[in-house]
Amino acid sequence: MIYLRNIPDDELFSAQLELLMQHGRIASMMANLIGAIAAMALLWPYFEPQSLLLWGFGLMILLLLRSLYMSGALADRRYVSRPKRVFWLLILGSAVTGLAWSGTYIYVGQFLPPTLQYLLLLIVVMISAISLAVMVVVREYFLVFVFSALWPIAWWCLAHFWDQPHNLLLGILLLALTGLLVAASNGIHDTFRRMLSLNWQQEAMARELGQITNSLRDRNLQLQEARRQLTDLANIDELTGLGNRRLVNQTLREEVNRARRSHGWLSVVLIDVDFFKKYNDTYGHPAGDEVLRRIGDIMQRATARAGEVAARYGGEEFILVLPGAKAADALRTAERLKRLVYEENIPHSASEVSDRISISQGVLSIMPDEDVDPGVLVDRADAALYTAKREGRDQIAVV
Ligand SMILES: Nc1nc2c(ncn2[C@@H]2O[C@H](COP(=O)(O)OP(=O)(O)OP(=O)(O)O)[C@@H](O)[C@H]2O)c(=O)[nH]1
Repeated sequence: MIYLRNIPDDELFSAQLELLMQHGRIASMMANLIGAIAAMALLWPYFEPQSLLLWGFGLMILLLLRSLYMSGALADRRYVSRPKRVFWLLILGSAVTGLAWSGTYIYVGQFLPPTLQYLLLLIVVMISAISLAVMVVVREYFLVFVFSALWPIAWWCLAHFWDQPHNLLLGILLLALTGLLVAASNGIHDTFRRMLSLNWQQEAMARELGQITNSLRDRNLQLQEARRQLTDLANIDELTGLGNRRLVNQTLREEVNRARRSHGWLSVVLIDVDFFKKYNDTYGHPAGDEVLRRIGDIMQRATARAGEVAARYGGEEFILVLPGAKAADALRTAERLKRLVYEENIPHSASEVSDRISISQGVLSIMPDEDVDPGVLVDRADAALYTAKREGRDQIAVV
């Protein structure tokens, strides 16, 4: 049953980290990089090139380390196996980067004319604003950056309000901007969480639908198998394991049609155990069953060719359907069967024709040129069988 569930907290947390690293990695690196290049261009006339290059190099190493760590954590899915550790390391990276920017501003600000100071501050503010879009999926990550980059500058400006005429205003503006960014981050962060949650629900539903489809397919296969087994059972005689009358009728219908189309021969041999009632009376019904089973085995051995069907027609009567067999072929098969039954040597002291179980057979061979009902074929074979019985049993009669 499909039902809506909420994403578990730990899965949501891992999904947030994954999203942050997947999308925030390149964006935040690029924002910081561009900021660093712009800052270096601004500061170039006021500082030694070596010091500036060293600063830029240091910042780049820091960004590279962060990016490499994120790639590694994404590759081995550390955000799932150890999300807390990944979280704290990301926070640390964010704090160090933020502090690098605020430290830079506070240190170099005193050597710059006010206009350039404002430009440098603008760079830091821009990086913070860009970060809002990409980092806020993990709110703490964003907040740590904002508070480590903008707050120290704001408080420094307030603390040094007498140094420059605009420091007081800058400090207040920065505090207000920080507040604004924090407020904006709440809404965006919640949207991200909802989006992740919805995504998770969709995936869960798709998974469940897939499972239901699979189980329906399995059920269907089981039903088909059950239907096949039922059909088999409906066509099989329980006692002997041979086909039953139903199968014979079906086979005869098909074979008559085939023989008509190909102008071929079709033979039917009807077999009856001699004095079987007496056998039952003498040896008991279970022994009679055993005889029928053994004759069933013999019939299976006697019908080795493809398309030939041996079946129990009912009671102690058996039938052979021999497609393509002319009268002579069918007679040969009947004689073989007779010999096999004789060789089986099942004692039958009450038989009037032999000291063992014997069979009478009626053979019918036709080349059908019109649709013949299976019942008619069997009746004609039965007539031949009756002849065999009448003429003394343990023999074969052909029509
Ligand atoms: N043990 C056993 N006997 C069965 C089964 N089906 C039918 N019979 C018996 O087979 C006997 C058939 O007897 P009849 O039709 O009189 O024929 P018969 O005794 O073989 O005599 P002829 O056919 O004239 O040689 C009956 O006694 C049935 O009870 C079966 O599944 N098991």
